[in-house]
Amino acid sequence: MHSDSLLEYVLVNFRWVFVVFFLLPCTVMGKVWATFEKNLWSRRRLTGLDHEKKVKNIQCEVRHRNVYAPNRVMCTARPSWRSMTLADMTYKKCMFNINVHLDEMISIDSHNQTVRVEPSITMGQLIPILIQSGWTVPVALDMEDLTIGGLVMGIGLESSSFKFGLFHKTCTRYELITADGDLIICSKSENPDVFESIPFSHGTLGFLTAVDIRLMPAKKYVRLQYRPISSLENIQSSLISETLDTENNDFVELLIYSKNEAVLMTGQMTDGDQSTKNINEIGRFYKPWFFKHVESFLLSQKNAEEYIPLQDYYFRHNNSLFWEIQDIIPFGNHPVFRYLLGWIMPAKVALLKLTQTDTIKRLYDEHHFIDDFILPISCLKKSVEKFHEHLNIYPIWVCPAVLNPSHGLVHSHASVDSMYIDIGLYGEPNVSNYNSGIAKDLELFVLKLKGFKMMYIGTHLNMHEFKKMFNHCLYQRVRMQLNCEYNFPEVYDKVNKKVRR
Ligand SMILES: Cc1cc2nc3c(=O)[nH]c(=O)nc-3n(C[C@H](O)[C@H](O)[C@H](O)COP(=O)(O)OP(=O)(O)OC[C@H]3O[C@@H](n4cnc5c(N)ncnc54)[C@H](O)[C@@H]3O)c2cc1C
Ligand SMILES: NC(=O)C1=CN([C@@H]2O[C@H](COP(=O)(O)OP(=O)(O)OC[C@H]3O[C@@H](n4cnc5c(N)ncnc54)[C@H](OP(=O)(O)O)[C@@H]3O)[C@@H](O)[C@H]2O)C=CC1
Ligand SMILES: CC(C)=CCC[C@@H](C)[C@H]1CC[C@@]2(C)C3=C(CC[C@]12C)[C@@]1(C)CC[C@H](O)C(C)(C)[C@@H]1CC3
Repeated sequence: MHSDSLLEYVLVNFRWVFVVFFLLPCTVMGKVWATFEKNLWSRRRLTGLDHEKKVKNIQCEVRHRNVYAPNRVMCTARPSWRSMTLADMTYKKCMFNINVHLDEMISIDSHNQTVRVEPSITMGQLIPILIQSGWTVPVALDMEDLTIGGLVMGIGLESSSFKFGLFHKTCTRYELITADGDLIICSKSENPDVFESIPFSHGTLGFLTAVDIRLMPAKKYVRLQYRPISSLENIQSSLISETLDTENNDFVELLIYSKNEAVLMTGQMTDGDQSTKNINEIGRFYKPWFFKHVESFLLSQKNAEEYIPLQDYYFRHNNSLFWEIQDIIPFGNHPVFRYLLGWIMPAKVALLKLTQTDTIKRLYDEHHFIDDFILPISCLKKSVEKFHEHLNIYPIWVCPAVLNPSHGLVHSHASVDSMYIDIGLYGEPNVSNYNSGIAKDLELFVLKLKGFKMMYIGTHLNMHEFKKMFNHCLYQRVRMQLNCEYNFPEVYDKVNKKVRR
């Protein structure tokens, strides 16, 4: 066998060998390096001045492009392999790349309870700093590598979104560099139209350089209740009633394990007291994958309650990349593996992406389904039945989120706040007639139910359908106002499947 094809064969069939013996050690070395760099070399704390200098450099880059390459529309220079997407963002190759890699926390304003951060800071960097200072954010995302900029410019939601909405709803101010190289501030009172249009605009109105996020006091634990439920009717009605109970619940999440079986989780942030028992530090390296732990309550058919340290709770799906890591390291949840090598998990998504071959990509394309659909909560039963018929993938992640009737791209279709659910389907379809063409049918199904879809995978919808799903009226007006037409692409030109391969 030719040496290239041998390597390909090993990478496809024994990806775990490569991941366990090469990528995991690389990830550890990366972590050691990052700690070393932060602690020894970059002792300086960021001051407002440092941030201003970096912003000026970006403004210069934009103005430089305006003189020397006005024909090429702009996007960020963040390489595709670093981003939390499955496919390559091929549009980056023909656009003018501006380096906006600003990744520090700027300041905490305890009086107004906000934190100002640069956009490339990740959840994994931000949350530990905040928790150490006694704070947290209302919507803390579950994967460490997600960036604040990506969550504002895309969308983000979590198990607290039934109370606080999508991630951007907790942001109070953005700093944006426009196509002309000017720096503008956007908030509810300053440039309110731009403020409303930025979420989901995927960097097509300007470059974010700072974001203010609301803070709330952190507590030590999440008291989490697990409740196994059977039958889709019961699952839907129980979920609806828990999302209405915003007094008692801080977190609501559902994992569906088969067409008629699910575990509903509700949680409260608490400091506990001296009598607090049942503390489960699920973030410890030897602990089972979270979705397997939750499944154990379904198997035993018992309600249960545990106290989980706050940070462990936030990143509960990080170690197992929801359930995607089981396809890469099939024995990753075996106790022997966990005790021996669990401490170097998880593999860095960026490294996994950087080293995936074309064959792996093709195999994922043809035999794997990954997507998130956002639908009105009343459509849960109908949607799960549809997804069961066409995909039959379990577990299914269900996360409720309240949407407001704004003029932004993503909004509630009713004239009042309405409860939606994110339905996440990740895995290998178990139906005999599966083909990747089904993805478009499912998007149309969601469009018909007045739902949305996340764009980290891209979309098969055409421009007309896409505009029906996301309200473009205000967005178009703001694009005119900010002179975006020949300087930034339209959102659709960044998220359609032709440019995400
Ligand atoms: C195998 C490997 C794995 C790695 N894994 C990780 C990882 O998991 N996590 C991690 O954080 N880092 C990782 N790194 C390090 C990472 O590659 C670099 O640290 C990172 O890319 C540096 O980014 P930067 O923003 O400093 O920009 P640069 O690397 O300087 O630039 C990024 C891009 O921007 C373009 N660019 C720069 N300036 C301009 C300009 N003025 N105008 C237009 N375009 C411009 C460049 O052409 C380049 O394409 C890894 C590196 C390697 C080799
Ligand atoms: N729980 C959740 O809610 C999860 C959400 N996601 C999705 O992942 C994505 C976030 O991943 P992440 O890797 O952080 O981000 P990405 O690198 O994927 O960026 C997402 C978009 O935001 C734009 N963007 C990012 N930073 C800036 C900036 N400073 N200025 C202007 N535009 C910017 C990018 O523009 P450009 O194309 O120019 O680079 C890109 O279009 C989101 O789309 C989110 O929906 C994924 C997993 C979980
Ligand atoms: C709204 C929510 C909660 C979304 C969760 C999305 C995750 C399940 C996605 C985000 C990034 C993601 C697409 C990824 C992958 C699986 C699904 C992930 C983790 C994997 C690891 C699958 C294997 C691939 O070869 C590769 C390594 C490129 C990707 C990387 C990104």
